Amino acid sequence: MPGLYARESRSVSKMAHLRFFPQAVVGGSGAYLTADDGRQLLDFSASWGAASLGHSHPAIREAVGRALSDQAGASYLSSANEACVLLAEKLLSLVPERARGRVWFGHSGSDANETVARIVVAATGRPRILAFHGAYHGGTIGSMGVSGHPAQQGSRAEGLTLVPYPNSYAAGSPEAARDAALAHLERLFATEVPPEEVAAFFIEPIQSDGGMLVPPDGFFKAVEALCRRHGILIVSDEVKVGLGRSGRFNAFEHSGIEPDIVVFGKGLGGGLPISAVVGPEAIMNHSVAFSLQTVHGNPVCAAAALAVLQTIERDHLILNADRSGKVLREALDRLTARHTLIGDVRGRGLALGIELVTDPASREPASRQAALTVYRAFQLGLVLYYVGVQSNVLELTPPLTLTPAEAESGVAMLGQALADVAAGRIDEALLGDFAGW
Ligand SMILES: Cc1ncc(COP(=O)(O)O)c(/C=N/[C@@H]2CCCCNC2=O)c1O
Repeated sequence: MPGLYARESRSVSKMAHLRFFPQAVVGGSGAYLTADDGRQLLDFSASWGAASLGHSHPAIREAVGRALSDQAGASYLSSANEACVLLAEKLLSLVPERARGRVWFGHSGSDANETVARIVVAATGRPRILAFHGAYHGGTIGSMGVSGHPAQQGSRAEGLTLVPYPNSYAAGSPEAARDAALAHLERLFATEVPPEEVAAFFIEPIQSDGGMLVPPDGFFKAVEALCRRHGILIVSDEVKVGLGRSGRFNAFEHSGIEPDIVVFGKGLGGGLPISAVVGPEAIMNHSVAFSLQTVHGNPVCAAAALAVLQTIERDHLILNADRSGKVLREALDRLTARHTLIGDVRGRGLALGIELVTDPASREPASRQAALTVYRAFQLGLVLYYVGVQSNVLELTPPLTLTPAEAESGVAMLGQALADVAAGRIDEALLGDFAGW
């Protein structure tokens, strides 16, 4: 095992470990990480989507340097600061009219979703929350409480009801998936859950950790109509697939809906910790001192986020996500023709998932093969991880700056990894210390 990784095991807790192979990095630039053994690793994960502009982006370096050269404190709890005001004004301009009220800043998608879960109940007086099976809204008690991912080690909130997310691959068609999921919701409101008791419905416009599930056409439009009919707030969790990654600024735009509350995180800070909740004033100003941590609204992280949004606009990174996403998708479709392990390729823009199955007919999850594939890819110089409620969906969330050439290079390495796994050339003992999810 490389030196730095071994040293880490003698000093750093494993509580945050979600490890798939002995990745240890000492630097990075653009879409590449520098491993501690000197290898250049093409990063198809971008640290689970957080490094939205890749690594060491000059716009972020410059913004952070400037913010630190004349630091306006470290928090917005008891002082306004210019960076947060500018960022809030920018985010308000990027959400639908319904959500264009006020902005709350946090550190992570978790604390943002936890805050939303608390404030919607407090502000509406409704005790229930809806969310999807397989949803990952965070790793804190309150955000896990409104999640539905089976890998999470925490309890669900008392007022939470989970419903099926439409899975077109499993159902055999988008239409079958959509109709079954909508019928379930209608039945739920008619028999178990009084809709007038539901404060909010947490949705992922593409369900990422649950398996990069793309909602069928018309599904969220029908959900929106149902929520409007019963006065249920729609919360779009854009933490992983938002900010241009899907090929639209907000991923919910693909479904043609207008959520009431929009949650940003991960890529918002370009690798620095900042999240945001954007919602109606009546909700967002319901209480003061309701959700706060000391360095929330940190002006340095807010400056980084402003630089991210400006760079996404200036460098047309939404268009790049669409174009490089198409190159990536086409290369993966060519790979599908050569590898029976690949059951499905899905996603939008640079949010893609590759479901691995032991048999295309049965669609049996190939979880072990997924673990071996990402390990082999790492050996070949490509970083990607897997998601899915069965841990069998390779997740591709590369930097929004990914070039077509980098896309092709990564897929070539992935193809080699799949071939090596399919041929039984990878020793399963390698997975010993790497439990993944
Ligand atoms: C749609 C969505 N919403 C909220 C979150 C929580 O964000 P944080 O991990 O920044 O608290 C996440 C985080 N997702 C996990 C983070 C843990 C490692 C597994 N992969 C993820 O992307 C998310 O995907």
